[in-house]
Amino acid sequence: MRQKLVAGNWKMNGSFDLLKSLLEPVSQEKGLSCQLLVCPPFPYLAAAADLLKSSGVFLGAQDCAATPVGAYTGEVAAEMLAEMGVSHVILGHSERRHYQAEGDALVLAKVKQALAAGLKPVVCVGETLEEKQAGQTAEVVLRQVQAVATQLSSEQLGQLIFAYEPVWAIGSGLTATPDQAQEVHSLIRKALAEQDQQQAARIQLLYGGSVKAENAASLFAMPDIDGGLIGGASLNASQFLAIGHAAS
Ligand SMILES: O=C(CO)COP(=O)(O)O
Repeated sequence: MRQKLVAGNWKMNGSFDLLKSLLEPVSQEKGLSCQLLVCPPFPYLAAAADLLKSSGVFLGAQDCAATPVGAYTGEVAAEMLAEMGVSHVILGHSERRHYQAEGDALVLAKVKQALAAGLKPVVCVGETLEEKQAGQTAEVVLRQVQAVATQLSSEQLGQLIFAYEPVWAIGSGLTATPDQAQEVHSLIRKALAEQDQQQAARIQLLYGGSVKAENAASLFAMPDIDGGLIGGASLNASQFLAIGHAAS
């Protein structure tokens, strides 16, 4: 049985004030049966690790380097994140694929670094509006999934989490309907099962894109949707926790 996971991707938002006002109630919440994960920007990770200490809430980063430690100015190695108490790392988010021109090969290299450091990669996949309108959703999503999955051992595969985030639904207020999202999640799980049935049954598949307290329960009720990767609504403690309750 897969546990539900509600993950907050703060993107490039936050401050020490927000960190405190958000993580105090989140770390004290005792009534949730789902896993919680918060992914603030790099500068706040150390303080977040301190605030979340012994709370059971996981801490994630939003990216890591594709290479181990060394002469890579401005990069942050997966090993450094692990040493700070980070357990998860978001990789291949569509904003990085778009603004930083990250392609499948780079995402794979980062996934390998994350795995080597003992981090759980949250690999984001999803089609743009143009691709959706051209009927290419399945092709694009499965290409992005398989570019990573097929290059890993079965044991490594079992460490992954995938997040299906249709690009047209991110920050737009447009959410995929539960049926639309389930259809893509089911395609992803079937593709993973062709590679390794046991691991595919265990891998958490998150949905992301304008998830709010109001639409979360109907999305999370679908058989292959194991929680959400939340952007805007994760910046508000009561909304984030309400989404956690919808998953519990
Ligand atoms: O990109 C997202 C999470 O990674 C989704 O963002 P929103 O929830 O703001 O649409």
